[in-house]
Amino acid sequence: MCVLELQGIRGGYGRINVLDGVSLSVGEGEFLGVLGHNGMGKTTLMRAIVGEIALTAGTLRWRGQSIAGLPTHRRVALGIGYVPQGRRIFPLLSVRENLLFAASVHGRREAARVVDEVLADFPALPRLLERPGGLLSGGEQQILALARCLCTRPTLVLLDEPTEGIQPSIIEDMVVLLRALRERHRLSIVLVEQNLDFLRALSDRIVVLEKGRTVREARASDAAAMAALVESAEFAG
Ligand SMILES: Nc1ncnc2c1ncn2[C@@H]1O[C@H](COP(=O)(O)OP(=O)(O)OP(=O)(O)O)[C@@H](O)[C@H]1O
Repeated sequence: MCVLELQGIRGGYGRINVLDGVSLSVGEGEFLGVLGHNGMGKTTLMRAIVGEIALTAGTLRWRGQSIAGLPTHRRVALGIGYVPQGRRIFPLLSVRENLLFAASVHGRREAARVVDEVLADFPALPRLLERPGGLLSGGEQQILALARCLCTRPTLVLLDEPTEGIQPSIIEDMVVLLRALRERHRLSIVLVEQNLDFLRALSDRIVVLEKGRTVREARASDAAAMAALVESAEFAG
């Protein structure tokens, strides 16, 4: 069963069209990787799914129902979580306050309990709870952004280039963390990235986005198709 299904979506910024008929689906519990170089529309695709930009054509369905007309907060309430590129941490709020802000979607009483539950999955965070978000390292901010997203209790997580600006050893930790979170919470995940090794380490399936269209696709279980996709991606890069 598909949790998310996009068909022929188009959209962009004013007269600038970026998404040029993107179609893709995400299965229950699936980890979908979206590979694309700079400017191919990866962030725009994420923003269209969460409702930060409006579609000009196509359909967007969540568990079979159209969500194209819903505002972002309603999509979050349905279970769509978003970790944006650049992380968007509130720099002057403490780590705890960043988490409480997201968890407040469950009401003020519940928020503290949800934050405690989420922290159990992130051993790096408890010692940082009172530190302003802006003083964390890039890697710590990325972990915080992921934890903050989980505070809304999503069943689908959209991750936009989490490895950007992060050192290799932390990227390896991120692979381990994402695998564990996926397993523990039975998450569906869409990861958009330029880092092919990171995508391959995590994804059940990879689609390639070029100029606002999905142009190729391969399953991790199909070694020949994946090798062809990698070769074409490396050639293009
Ligand atoms: N707010 C905006 N207004 C106008 N054009 C924009 C805006 N944001 C992005 N664009 C343009 O849309 C196109 C796709 O951008 P997008 O950020 O979706 O690409 P991307 O694949 O995420 O790239 P990157 O890997 O560099 O983040 C680019 O040409 C970009 O310049």
